[in-house]
Amino acid sequence: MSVFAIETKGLTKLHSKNRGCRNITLQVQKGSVFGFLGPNGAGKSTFVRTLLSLIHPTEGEGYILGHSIREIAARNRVGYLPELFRYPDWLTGRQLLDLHGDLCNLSHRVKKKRIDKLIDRVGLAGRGDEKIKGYSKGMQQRIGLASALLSDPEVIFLDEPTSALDPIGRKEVRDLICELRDAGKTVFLNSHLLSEAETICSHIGIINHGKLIVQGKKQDLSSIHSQVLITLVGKEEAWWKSAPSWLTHCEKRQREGGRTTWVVTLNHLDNVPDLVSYLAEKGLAVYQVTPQAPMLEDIFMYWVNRKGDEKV
Ligand SMILES: Nc1ncnc2c1ncn2[C@@H]1O[C@H](COP(=O)(O)OP(=O)(O)OP(=O)(O)O)[C@@H](O)[C@H]1O
Repeated sequence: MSVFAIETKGLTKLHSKNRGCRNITLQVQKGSVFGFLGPNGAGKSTFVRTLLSLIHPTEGEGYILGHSIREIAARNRVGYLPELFRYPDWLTGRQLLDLHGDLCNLSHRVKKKRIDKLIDRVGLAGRGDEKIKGYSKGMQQRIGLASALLSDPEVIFLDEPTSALDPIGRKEVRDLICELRDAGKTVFLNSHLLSEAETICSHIGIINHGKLIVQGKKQDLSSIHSQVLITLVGKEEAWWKSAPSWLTHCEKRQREGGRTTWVVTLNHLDNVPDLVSYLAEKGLAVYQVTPQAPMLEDIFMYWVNRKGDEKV
């Protein structure tokens, strides 16, 4: 039996002009929260829709809970919240869930119990009997989330699940994802909101221009490079341009009272003395050098700006 909830081998879906996702080989462990991150248009939704057989692969294979995505069995224990959700707005929230419950073959008793619980859980208590027509965008996304969870799926695909939600709603969805994880479910989260993925994802895959650039445990991706925060005073014009290859990335953070703070990515923390000597040679006064654990945003920028298809 497969240890992976999701596995793909060279999965490719090309739309016109060769846009989409190509040659994606990844594994998602059961019980993990996998953040699939990438800029707009990177191919995240295309990948998920291909996995769910909403569109057909151009090439390659995919498996959900050990079943090929070409078989219906692959979709038996799956929940999905699409990015562009749109529900029949003449139904009430409860009627929509009722309909989905029937499509999932739930018994009347189980359906009623789950619907009551989910309406409450997604923050729609007291609004379930109103027509979707009168729901705000955020409320529609909430009812979509309830619908994705109705069949009590093992694997849940959430495509930008908080795009229409306010900060409170975002926190509620984060908590819900953690609950699902604690209940042993696998969550595949498509997102370009890195703060969302930062706190909840155990594993990360980064996609750009349709290609998977890197995948792995979040902490492994964090330790692949070493970042330091440096504060400098002096003539700074493009000081990094002639830096040796151990300096891989550099970004200005803030300027205050004649001092500028930069985030510098080094090959290794052993390069800190080299960095200080180099800055001194350039006539820059170093006021602070602080090694720091990179935020997900730094990891993301590092991989998206880097060339090659490495894996950790
Ligand atoms: N049905 C389609 N026909 C033609 N091109 C498409 C189609 N769907 C997506 N694309 C193109 O494929 C690329 C990937 O789109 P996709 O929606 O998968 O990206 P995404 O990473 O989910 O983006 P976002 O974060 O903006 O939602 C884009 O260039 C997009 O224009």
